[in-house]
Amino acid sequence: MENFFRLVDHEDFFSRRCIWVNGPIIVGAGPSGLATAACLREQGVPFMVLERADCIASLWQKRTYDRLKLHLPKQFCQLPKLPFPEDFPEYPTKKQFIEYLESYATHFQINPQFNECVQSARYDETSGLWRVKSVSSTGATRNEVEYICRWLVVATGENAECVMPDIEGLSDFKGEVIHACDYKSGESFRGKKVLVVGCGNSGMELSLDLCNHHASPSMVVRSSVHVLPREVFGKSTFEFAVMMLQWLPLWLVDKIILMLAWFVFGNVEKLGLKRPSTGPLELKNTKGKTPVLDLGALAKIRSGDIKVVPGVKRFNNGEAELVNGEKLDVDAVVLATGYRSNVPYWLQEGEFFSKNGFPKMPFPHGWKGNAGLYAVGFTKRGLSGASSDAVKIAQDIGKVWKDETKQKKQRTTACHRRCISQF
Ligand SMILES: Cc1cc2nc3c(=O)[nH]c(=O)nc-3n(C[C@H](O)[C@H](O)[C@H](O)COP(=O)(O)OP(=O)(O)OC[C@H]3O[C@@H](n4cnc5c(N)ncnc54)[C@H](O)[C@@H]3O)c2cc1C
Ligand SMILES: NC(=O)C1=CN([C@@H]2O[C@H](COP(=O)(O)OP(=O)(O)OC[C@H]3O[C@@H](n4cnc5c(N)ncnc54)[C@H](OP(=O)(O)O)[C@@H]3O)[C@@H](O)[C@H]2O)C=CC1
Ligand SMILES: O=C(O)C(=O)Cc1c[nH]c2ccccc12
Repeated sequence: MENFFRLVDHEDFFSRRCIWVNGPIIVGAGPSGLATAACLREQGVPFMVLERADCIASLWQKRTYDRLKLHLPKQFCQLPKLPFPEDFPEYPTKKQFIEYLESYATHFQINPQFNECVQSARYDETSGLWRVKSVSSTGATRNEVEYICRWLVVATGENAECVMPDIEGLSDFKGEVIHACDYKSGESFRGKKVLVVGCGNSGMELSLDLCNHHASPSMVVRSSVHVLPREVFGKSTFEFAVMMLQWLPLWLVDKIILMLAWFVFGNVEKLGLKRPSTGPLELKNTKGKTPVLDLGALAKIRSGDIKVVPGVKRFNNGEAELVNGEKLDVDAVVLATGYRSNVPYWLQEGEFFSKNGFPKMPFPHGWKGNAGLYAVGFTKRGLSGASSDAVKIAQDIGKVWKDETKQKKQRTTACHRRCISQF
């Protein structure tokens, strides 16, 4: 009797949790997932989007600070098939960008399954299908679901998890310690001495925001950083670089950009901002390290409002001991230490993705793997790279989908004719 119940329970369990998805599964409803979904919609291919958060673009909605704006001009940040509204400024605010993404999802009728965190995905050779396990959580209930599909689109992003540095004594630090993804505004740090660890775009902008809210930031520069003016002679530096790249090799464009930066800023190494030996665009392309586009932090560094300090050796209660032996009194720590991909935690595959969670092949080749596997938004080229991937993926799947639909229709028509002719 006991065994009988177990058996029934078991069967019931499986029949409830296995779901066949007609068309691709897209993991992640950020800009990359939405762009792919929109392009698939245009191709007439059905899809399902699984998102661990309870909203679209959760990075933008939940894990970014208030003063954030897109830092590339708008034409490099819009997604395929639907441009930004005409009245958007050159650098849309975070609020405007989110509004755009919401209207994008509505326009293309993209309705992700929210609160679905994908735990594992593997290709089943026998059936030639992907098995995607996810935990859906609403309130206190957690359900395991297994989706089965033919195509899997990885759209979980380059910024899926926060990088938390392993610095001695940090866990015992007596003050507040937050990652940049939980920083909203400098309001709550007024009058405090804040150590900002990291000098990428986040570290620079949070330091500036802290200054603007009358806190005293010290920013850790442990190695080197490229700081570029966002604009030169009233034109976006990025746009200028893109234009030059049509005619000139990357190394030369890098040299020109650095000359312009020198012309605008002078020698920033004097301020403690050592430049990497590799040029800014080459470093972005090869290592994914984004140059800082300055929005005012440099002026604050020059005026001494933001202090630049070398690496942290250890924390002792309320004190940070630096690698040069200097000791800093610190009230709070903001870890602007970056992000990483989470693909290695859930995707059971080792041919297309490398151990660091990025496709092995660099842009423009890293969008298509084997057996119906795709990656969108891992190009180290921000939103424009994601858009370019999305278009290619949808065309690739769309072609197979249309061919097969045509064949199916032909078979049905042929069968229909045979049936009729038999009468
Ligand atoms: C602060 C900040 C500012 C930026 N500004 C710019 C900019 O101005 N211009 C630019 O081009 N780029 C910018 N970027 C780069 C950024 O990568 C892109 O803007 C964009 O968000 C990338 O979109 P995505 O969809 O690939 O990744 P994300 O926006 O990170 O979306 C991925 C989604 O996948 C979900 N997810 C992750 N793991 C799972 C899982 N296991 N199961 C289910 N769902 C999952 C996440 O919850 C998330 O919603 C910025 C990044 C940051 C951090
Ligand atoms: N639209 C916008 O305005 C903004 C865009 N962004 C984008 O978001 C992405 C992430 O940027 P960001 O969050 O700045 O991350 P980044 O990866 O660009 O920078 C991380 C920084 O943290 C430093 N770091 C890491 N670990 C340690 C440690 N243990 N001790 C000291 N320093 C450490 C790194 O130094 P090292 O180089 O030595 O490793 C680096 O300076 C980028 O693509 C960026 O362009 C971010 C903010 C604003
Ligand atoms: O802000 C980001 O994370 C981006 O990836 C945007 C971006 C893509 N390519 C660049 C080159 C220089 C500066 C920013 C970017």
